[in-house]
Amino acid sequence: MTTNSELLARARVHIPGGVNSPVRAFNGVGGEPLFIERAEGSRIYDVSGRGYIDYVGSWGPMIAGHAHPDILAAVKQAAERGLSFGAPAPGEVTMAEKLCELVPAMDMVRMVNSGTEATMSAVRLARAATGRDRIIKFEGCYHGHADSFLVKAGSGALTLGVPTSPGVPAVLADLTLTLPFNDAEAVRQCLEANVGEVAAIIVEPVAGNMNCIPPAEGYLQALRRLCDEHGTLLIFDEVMTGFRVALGGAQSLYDVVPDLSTFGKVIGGGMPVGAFGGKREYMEQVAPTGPVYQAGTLSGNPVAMAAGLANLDLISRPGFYEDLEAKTTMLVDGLRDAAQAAGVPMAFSQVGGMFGLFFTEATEVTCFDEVMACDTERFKTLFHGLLDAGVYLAPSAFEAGFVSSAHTEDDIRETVAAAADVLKTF
Ligand SMILES: Cc1ncc(COP(=O)(O)O)c(C=O)c1O
Ligand SMILES: N[C@H](C=O)CCC(=O)O
Repeated sequence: MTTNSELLARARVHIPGGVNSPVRAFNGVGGEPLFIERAEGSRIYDVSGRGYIDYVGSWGPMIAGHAHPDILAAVKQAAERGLSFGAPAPGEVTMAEKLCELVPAMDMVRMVNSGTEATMSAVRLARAATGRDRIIKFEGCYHGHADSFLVKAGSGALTLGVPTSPGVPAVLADLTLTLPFNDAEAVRQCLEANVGEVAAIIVEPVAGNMNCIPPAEGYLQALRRLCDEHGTLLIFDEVMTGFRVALGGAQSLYDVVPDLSTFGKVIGGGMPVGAFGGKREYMEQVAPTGPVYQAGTLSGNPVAMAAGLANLDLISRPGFYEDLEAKTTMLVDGLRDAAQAAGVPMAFSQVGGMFGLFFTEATEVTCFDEVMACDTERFKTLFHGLLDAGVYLAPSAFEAGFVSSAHTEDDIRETVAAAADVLKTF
């Protein structure tokens, strides 16, 4: 049998860092990344066959658990009809209809292959529609790895300590104005200092790439108001929050209508998928109806559409989100009690099936500076203690956690008991 260490050594020869996405490398926590051989329900299994209760869920898509039989059946059926046609196919139409039904802010949608493609394309469209070049994003928010977004970015960029990446041309980075999350006054001042120049504000409505930070009360509404006042488009990047925090995404939960929305993760059911959409007046500017170029060899892939549609069916069932939220609450409450019992100061956050845990004396964490003030050494100890006990958290203090409908109450009790054991040693 090939061991984890052998695989890692081989991987490092031909893959930078041995991984195909940096945050997987365990740089944020130390130690060797686990090579996963299979996954089922709430668990992933490493190459030695050891199982772990998984709170990463492939970074969000596996909201109904791993290897769900309905999704597998849909994928198998679609694959048997052909893997890719490079021509329109019925599944894309059903997907577009379903997304526009679930997200009333979207009249039209374009399928792409990743969240990065979705956000990059949405910004291009916003720039074209407004005739302006600047965008506003928020510190610690991550919108994928397109050049305009790798300025004070979250997720793996933050874990690696390179929130602003080399290779991004300064002239482009200068067009990205970065402000603190949850501070509407900073946005007002910035828009007033750049009148007629800001094409779009792009925001993760719940920040999930610097741990998990919900929007302050009224914050998203204030962004909407400010965008209207300044002729700036509001883009909700719902690649993570879309269908994770509610059916209809964060925009339905907080009742704010963005001009453009981006999706990924859950709408692909584990296959590589993204989407951007919005009002007809904007989306009709996308090629071929309009001049804003956007394309993709595999976009709308029939197997990916089948997986995504099967996932959307599962999450549309009555009671799905109530159950998901109840499980997430059970987990967060259990962890909070364990921290209190151990006398370890911690703060927690939760929105729908997303959660965050912070080692801090503060009662809540609301922005990037406060995240950076948290104790990452303590996170590392908790991470490795849990891993030893068979629980897999994201290998970074800057990522949100995800619960799936496949997690059982026993899984959660086991997780909380394991966390309590680790926290007692602090
Ligand atoms: C909010 C958000 N936007 C965009 C992306 C980019 O998506 P992808 O990794 O599929 O390119 C991610 C995740 O990586 C994300 O969490
Ligand atoms: N935080 C990222 C997505 O939401 C993590 C995925 C990755 O970069 O590999």
